[in-house]
Amino acid sequence: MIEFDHVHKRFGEHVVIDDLSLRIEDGEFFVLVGPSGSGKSTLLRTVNRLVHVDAGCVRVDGEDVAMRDVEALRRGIGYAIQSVGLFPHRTVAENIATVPRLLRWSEADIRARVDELIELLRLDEPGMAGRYPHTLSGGQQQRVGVARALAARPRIVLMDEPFGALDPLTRESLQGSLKAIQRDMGTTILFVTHDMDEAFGLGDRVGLMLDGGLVQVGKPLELIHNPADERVREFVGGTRARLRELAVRTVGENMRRGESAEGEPVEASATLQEALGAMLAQGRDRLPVREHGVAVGAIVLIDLVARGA
Ligand SMILES: Nc1ncnc2c1ncn2[C@@H]1O[C@H](COP(=O)(O)OP(=O)(O)OP(=O)(O)O)[C@@H](O)[C@H]1O
Repeated sequence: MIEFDHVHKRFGEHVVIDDLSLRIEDGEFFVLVGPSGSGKSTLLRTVNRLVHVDAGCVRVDGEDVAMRDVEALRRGIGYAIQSVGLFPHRTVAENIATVPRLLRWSEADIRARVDELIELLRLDEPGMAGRYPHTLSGGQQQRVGVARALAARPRIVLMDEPFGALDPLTRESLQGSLKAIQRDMGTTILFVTHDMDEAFGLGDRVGLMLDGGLVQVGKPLELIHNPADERVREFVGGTRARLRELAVRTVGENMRRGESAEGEPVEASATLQEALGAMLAQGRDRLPVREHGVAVGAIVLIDLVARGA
């Protein structure tokens, strides 16, 4: 659990975080979203004490981080940032193994964990473990950065635009991997982005930050349906909010169970946005839905259009 309790931070005269309180539960994927300069990174960095608060308190598992030994605190919290920060003279395997090595894991455990992460993050090109960062693509480097942050199975991971500067396809695939890993491991993730689609796609809850304060905290659909004020409505996307909603809702919860349809099936776990894409690609206004390999119903275009109207 991460708690921000009336946190204040200023740089000189500039108030960057203004009396902010927030509680992030164990196993939650929490996304801080907001425009550049709103204070997201600063807030995230108070958790691993890269930034010291001027007033208030940040607690991890109930303990004030200011009271913790800073090295031990950071070893227990994964941290991934956009610029990646891989060690250039260490191989992929050595980079990933950084924290397990500090924690004095056995060589066999380290090797097994590195192999596991290389597979989980789909870094499994031949010889990947022995390669150096400069021989990797930007997307591969970011995967290694994420693998390194997850290596010692930290219960808490801080991620600051870890998928920035990636092409949309790579980004989407990494988001999917991260969400699956987070669910499997029950990791608590605090993730910073200025991309609303990324925030809504990943977050169990999203906090919209403006000028050093949280304007609204809630589930993605709560921000779409009940924006706290005009600023939230505008940030969530006004008319584009409906499209965002399609990216958050799944086929399974919107299909007509038991009905049938012609065409290539879509998975019940797919988003409505993916279903819409499949309908457009196939030129059909209804498609069969499959779950665990079995046809379970149909998804119908008119239901998507009517939703939220
Ligand atoms: N070390 C520092 N010294 C002085 N000012 C700082 C420092 N770090 C951050 N700031 C200022 O604090 C404000 C908030 O910065 P922060 O990086 O937290 O915003 P952000 O919401 O994460 O933005 P971005 O999305 O651009 O990273 C900015 O005006 C920034 O210039």
